[in-house]
Amino acid sequence: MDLNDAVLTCAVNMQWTNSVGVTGRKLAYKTATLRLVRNDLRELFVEVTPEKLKPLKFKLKDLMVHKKFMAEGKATFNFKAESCTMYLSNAPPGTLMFFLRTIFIKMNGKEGAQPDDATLQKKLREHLMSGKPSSFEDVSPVTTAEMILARKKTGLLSKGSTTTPSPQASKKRRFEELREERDKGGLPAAKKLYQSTTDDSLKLSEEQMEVLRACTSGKNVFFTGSAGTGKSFLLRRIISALPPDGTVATASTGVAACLIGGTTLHAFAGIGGGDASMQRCLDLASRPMSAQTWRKCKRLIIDEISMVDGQFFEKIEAVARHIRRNDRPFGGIQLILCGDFLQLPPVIKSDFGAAPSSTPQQRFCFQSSAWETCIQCVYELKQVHRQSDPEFVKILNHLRIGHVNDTITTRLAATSKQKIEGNGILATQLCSHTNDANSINESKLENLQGDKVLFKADDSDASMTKQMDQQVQAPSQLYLKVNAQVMLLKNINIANGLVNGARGVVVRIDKDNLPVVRFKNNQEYVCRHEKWIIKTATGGILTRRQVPLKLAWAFSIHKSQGLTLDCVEMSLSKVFEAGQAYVALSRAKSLQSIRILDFDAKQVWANPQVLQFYKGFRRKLMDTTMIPLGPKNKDKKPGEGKSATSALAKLKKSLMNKPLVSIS
Ligand SMILES: Nc1ncnc2c1ncn2[C@@H]1O[C@H](COP(=O)(O)OP(=O)(O)OP(=O)(O)O)[C@@H](O)[C@H]1O
Ligand SMILES: [Mg+2]
Repeated sequence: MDLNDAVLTCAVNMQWTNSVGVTGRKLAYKTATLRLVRNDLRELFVEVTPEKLKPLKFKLKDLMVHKKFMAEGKATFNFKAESCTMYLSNAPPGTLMFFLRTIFIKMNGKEGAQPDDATLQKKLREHLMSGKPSSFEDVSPVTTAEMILARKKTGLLSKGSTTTPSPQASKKRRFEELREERDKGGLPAAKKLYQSTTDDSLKLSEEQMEVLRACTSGKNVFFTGSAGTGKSFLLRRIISALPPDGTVATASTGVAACLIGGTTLHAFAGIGGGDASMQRCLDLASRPMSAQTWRKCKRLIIDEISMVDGQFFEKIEAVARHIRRNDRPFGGIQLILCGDFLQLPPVIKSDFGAAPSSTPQQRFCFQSSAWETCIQCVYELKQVHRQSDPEFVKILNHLRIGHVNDTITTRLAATSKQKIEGNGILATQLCSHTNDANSINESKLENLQGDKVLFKADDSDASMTKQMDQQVQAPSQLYLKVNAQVMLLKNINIANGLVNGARGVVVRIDKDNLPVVRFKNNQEYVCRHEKWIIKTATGGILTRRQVPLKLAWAFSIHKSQGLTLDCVEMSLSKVFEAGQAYVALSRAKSLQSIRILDFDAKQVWANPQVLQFYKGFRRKLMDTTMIPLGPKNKDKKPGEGKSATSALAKLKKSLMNKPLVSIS
C-alpha cells in the first residue's frame, strides 16, 4: 500500500439537503481529484478538487459509504453532519477499492483517531490563540498496525454499506460471514471488506509496474512474455486502474476473456468472423448498437493477442477509423495488447472445413500493417511467476523457441513414469483435439456408479445462456457424481491452495445439495455457488451463479491456454500447431506435477515468422525505435522442428544467446 491509495480521480456529483430533506445546492464535476487529508487537529477530511477550481473539504465524521457498485467504479458518501451526499462514478475500480479501504482504516485504525468533542474544542481554542493559519496535510500511508487495530475495533463487518459495524446485521448474515471468513482463511476483516478477488493481495513486480504506468499514461502498449509471467494478472490490474467509461476489456478466446472479466474481441467488434469484404464489415459495424460501442470506446484491451487473426486485426482497425470518423490509428482508441506469439496462433478456419481467413503471410497481428502504425511501446515481462523451479523454467524457455536437446528430451521423457496422482485425484489429460477431451469426460462420468446430480447455473439473463457458455468456464449445466474428477474454477483461498485450476474429486453431495470436494492437498471444501461477471459487447453486465467446478478428466490444449493447472498428463503425438506442446507443458507448475506419455522432440516447434518477429522486437526493446520486421517466411509444418534450416538454427541460437526470458 502506498500514499496513492489516499488519492482518487473520478466524476463527482454532490447534493445538499436542508433540515426538512429538500434538495438544495447541487454540484457536478466530470473530473475531480479526491484526497485524504488531516488538519492541525488531526481530524480527517476528504478534499475534493475539481479541475481548475478551488478544493472543497468534507469532514470524515458520521460518514456512510455505499460501495455495492464499487466494481463498476461507483460509490456514494453520505456526510450526515453536512447533509451532503457525494456520488462518485467512473472511478478506476482498483483505485476506488484502495481509497475506500484507506478511509476505513484511517477512521478506525488509530487509538483516539476520533478525539472527543471536549478535546477538539480545547485544541481548537489553542490553535486560534496561536494565530497560525489552518493547514492540511496528506494522510500518511496505512501501516499494518492500523489495519490490525481497525479490524479489532470493528470486529467482523457486515457486507452492507457502512464503514462502521452494522448493529442491524442479521444473525444469519453474521453466521454466513463467519463461515466465509473461516473458509477463506480468515483474512482480516478490514482487508476482506475491500477485496474483490483474492489475488488483490499480491504485489506487482517492478517490471509489471512499468507496464502499468505506460498504460495509465495513455500510451498504445504491447506487452509480452513467456507463459506464466503474469500478463493476464497484470492486465486485470491495468483494467482496475483505468476509468470504466470507455474501457473495453476483450480477449481472443472466451476463457481468456472471462479471466479478465471482459468479452471476446469478436463479440465487441461487431463484424462477425471478419471473413466478409471490407465494405461489408464496415456496413456491419455501422449498425446502431455496434457503432455506438465503437464510438464510446476510448481504450481497447486485448488479451491472448497471439490468437487474433492478422486480417481481422487490420479490418477492425479500419472499422474503428471509419465509425469514429478519425484518421488516427484505430480511430484514436488507446490500445493495450498482451500475449505471447510463441503460444497458440490464430485458428485457421480451413482446419474446420471452411476457407482460410488469412494467407500465411498475414496470419498474425504483427504481420498486418496496422500493427506498425498502432503500437508505440513494447515491453517484455521476464519474471516467471507460475513456476518456481529454475530447471523447469529453463526447459520451458527452450521449448518456447522450439529448441529441444537431448538433456531436455531425457528429462521430459522421464516424466512418463511419474506418479503424480494423490488422494484419489487423477491427472487431467490435455488433448490436442477438443472432441477427444469432451468424449473422455462424458464416458468417464457415465462409467461411475451412482446417480448423476445436476447443478444448474442461475444466469441474470436466461436468453444469454448460450453466449455465457462460450465465455464463462462454469457450465450452465454441470452433471456430477461422487468420485467425479473436477477442477476448481475460482480462487477461493490462495494460501490454502484452493485456487483456480486446483484438482480434486467429489467425495459427497451435502445436505444443502452442494458438492464437497477433496483437493490434492487433502483439503475438503464445500463448493458453494460463486458469481461470474462478464461484460457484453455493449457494456452491459451478465452474471452467472454456479458451483465453481468443471469436469476435469480431460481438457483440450486450446481451452487450457491462459490457465494454471496442477497434475496434468499429456500425449503430444497429435499436436498440429506451433507452440501447442509449449502451451500444454507450461500450464503445469512443476516438473513433478506433469506426465508426458510419449515425448518426442518432433512435437515441439516454433513458428519461424514469430521467431523473426521476436528478434526484431528485442532489437526494438534495446533502441526503442521502430524497426521493420524481417523477411516473411512461409509457415512451417508440424514435425519440421528437427530439420530446421541453417538460417532458422542461427536465429534460434541468437535467441538462445539472449534468452527471451532471462534465467537466473
Ligand atoms: N506479481 C506477482 N506476484 C505473485 N504472483 C503473480 C504475480 N504475477 C502473476 N502471478 C501469478 O502467476 C500465475 C500466472 O499468471 P498469469 O496467468 O497472469 O500469467 P500469463 O503470463 O498470463 O500466462 P499465460 O501466457 O499462460 O496466459 C498466476 O497464478 C498469477 O497469480
Ligand atoms: Mg494469460
